[in-house]
Amino acid sequence: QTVQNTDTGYELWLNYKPVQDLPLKQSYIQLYSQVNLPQCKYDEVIAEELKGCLKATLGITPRFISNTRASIQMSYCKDKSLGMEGYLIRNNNNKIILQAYSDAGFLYGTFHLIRLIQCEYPLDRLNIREVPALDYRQLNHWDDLNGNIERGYAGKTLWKWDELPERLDERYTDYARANASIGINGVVLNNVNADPRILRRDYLKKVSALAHILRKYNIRIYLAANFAAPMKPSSTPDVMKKWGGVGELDTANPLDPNVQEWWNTKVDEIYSLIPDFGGFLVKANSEGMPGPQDYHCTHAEGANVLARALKPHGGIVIWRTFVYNPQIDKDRIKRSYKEFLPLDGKFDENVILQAKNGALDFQPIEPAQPLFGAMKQTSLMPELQITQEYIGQSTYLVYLAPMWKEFLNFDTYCKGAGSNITKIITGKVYPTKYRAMAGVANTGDSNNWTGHHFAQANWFAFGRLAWNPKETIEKITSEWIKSTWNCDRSAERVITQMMMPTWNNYARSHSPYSLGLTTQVSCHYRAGFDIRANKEWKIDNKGIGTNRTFNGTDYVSQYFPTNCTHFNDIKQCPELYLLCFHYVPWNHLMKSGDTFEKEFVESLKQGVQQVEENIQLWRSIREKIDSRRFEEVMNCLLKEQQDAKAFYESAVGFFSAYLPHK
Ligand SMILES: CO[C@H]1[C@H](O)[C@@H](O)[C@H](O)O[C@@H]1C(=O)O
Repeated sequence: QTVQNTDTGYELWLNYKPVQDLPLKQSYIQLYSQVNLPQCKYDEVIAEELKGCLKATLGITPRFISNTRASIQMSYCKDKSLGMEGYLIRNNNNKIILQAYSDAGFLYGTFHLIRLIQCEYPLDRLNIREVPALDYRQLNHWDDLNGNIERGYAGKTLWKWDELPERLDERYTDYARANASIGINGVVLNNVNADPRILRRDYLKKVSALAHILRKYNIRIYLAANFAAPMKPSSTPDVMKKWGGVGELDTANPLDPNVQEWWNTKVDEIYSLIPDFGGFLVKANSEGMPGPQDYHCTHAEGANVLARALKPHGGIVIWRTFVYNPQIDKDRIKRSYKEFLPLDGKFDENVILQAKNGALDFQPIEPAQPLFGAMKQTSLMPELQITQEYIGQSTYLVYLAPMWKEFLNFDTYCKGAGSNITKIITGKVYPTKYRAMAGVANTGDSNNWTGHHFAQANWFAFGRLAWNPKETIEKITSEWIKSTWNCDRSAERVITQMMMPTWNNYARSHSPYSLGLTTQVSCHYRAGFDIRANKEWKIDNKGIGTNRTFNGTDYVSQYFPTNCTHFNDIKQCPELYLLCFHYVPWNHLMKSGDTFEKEFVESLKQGVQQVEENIQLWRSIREKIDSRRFEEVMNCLLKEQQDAKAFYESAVGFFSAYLPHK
């Protein structure tokens, strides 16, 4: 029989449904029926969330009482090491004790209490201690003021600029709830290709209205700032042109006192409207955006002007390292490291640099950006991409958690073996003032938020990994599935089986062995081998790939010795990264004993095989999933199948001209 639709598709993982297991349900009812709330900043939203959850999952309305008889006791404790956001949960003689040192700990602890029910965990031996490993856990929205989302595949922006600040869409609160439930505590509202108008007073008032909602959930707002903002508005309103600002000056030169004054005044104005404003995110001198180099100044000189304006208010500057310039570096992958490493130590203390996980550009697979581990005196935070720009957008089911783990576990060897990215960003290798991570959001106004139901898992996993980069994928995945699909264990196993291999298979079929840039130039979706060949990588009848070794572009030398030696040697280079570092002869012998050609050809097939398997698997649990979501996912899978086939055919058509054995 088909499971009836009872939801709107809007709930995400906060999809509260009746607990099925009756003995467990009884135990939950006993333990969750009376709550002793602390008097804290978040007690209203905590009570609201608990009421909604407990009504739907257990059919009860909890009583909020302020004495020690309550079955859930929330109270402050003196354990300073819990910090601003950590919490403890214990079962003490059949009472649940939630303790925190600071207010936000209760908020996150409450979502944990809720997750225990959603995932049907037993409560008899609770002994939980959670402290986030990173303090700044942020979403970056590439949302334009006209409602479009750059590289967004889930509809238009969630921010209704035309209606703000008067009308507040109910989704703002749900967005905040979802983020709080996975630990996100900062959001950049607008695109890094920043329209300067976001800094105009009328927009700041709209931003302030959003901040009012988000702060109820411990989320701070940040804005992407256009470096040319202090300049006069231009007659050609092109955000990429340095002469279009919202100020009154003729320059944005960071050394000009008027420019510095402009930023100081603007920042004061922002804080008068948004007292807990987080700071600016800046894309400068990158892909046409204005920046300090327009005035022969360095990134540090530019960033520091903004940092000094923010400093008295406790705000920060997040400065992106995503720069490339084929005129200076023919191999664009090298630029970021060359431009930023010499500036290590030159940034003010409230500046964080933000680097994409890889040095090229959010490819399906890339070795880690070599700046990680190399920057020793500047906080460096990873920018991951939740939106699947090069990874099948909102059509393909690709679960990115395994890719992010690969990155987080990447050993830089900066201080010997074991200096992986997780240790670096959590300050375990060098002391770092800011421990932070950002993800480019995949949300939009589509009914299910992310375009594909399964893309919600990437948003969820990003938040959970930003909270704890060491959390196991198994746990994150299982908890997402249970709280999203409300399904039984056997369906959970099937869904896990669907999700887990998707990234690997996508990468193997769409960007085999880290070939990179294989899609068409503007859509980043359909196959573009013919356009990219012998521009982005080399191919001929003898082999394929980019020689980035000592006798090639020498990109390998940006890595610490052990990696450098390994990557430089075709025999030692991890096969996963082979084509990123080497021009590989088709007849090169792989670890398997097969030729590279044979493996490569096999690899290309993995995309179609994956989706065909997923269609079967999804069909097998039709009875376990509500019919609307079942159909919606099935439609995506069928579209994915079509597109994966087209991609494959295009690949085969292209490569057959070069492969020795056709
Ligand atoms: C926001 O612009 C994006 C651009 O759309 C994207 O194609 C490229 O990957 O990266 C840019 C960036 O990260 O700045």
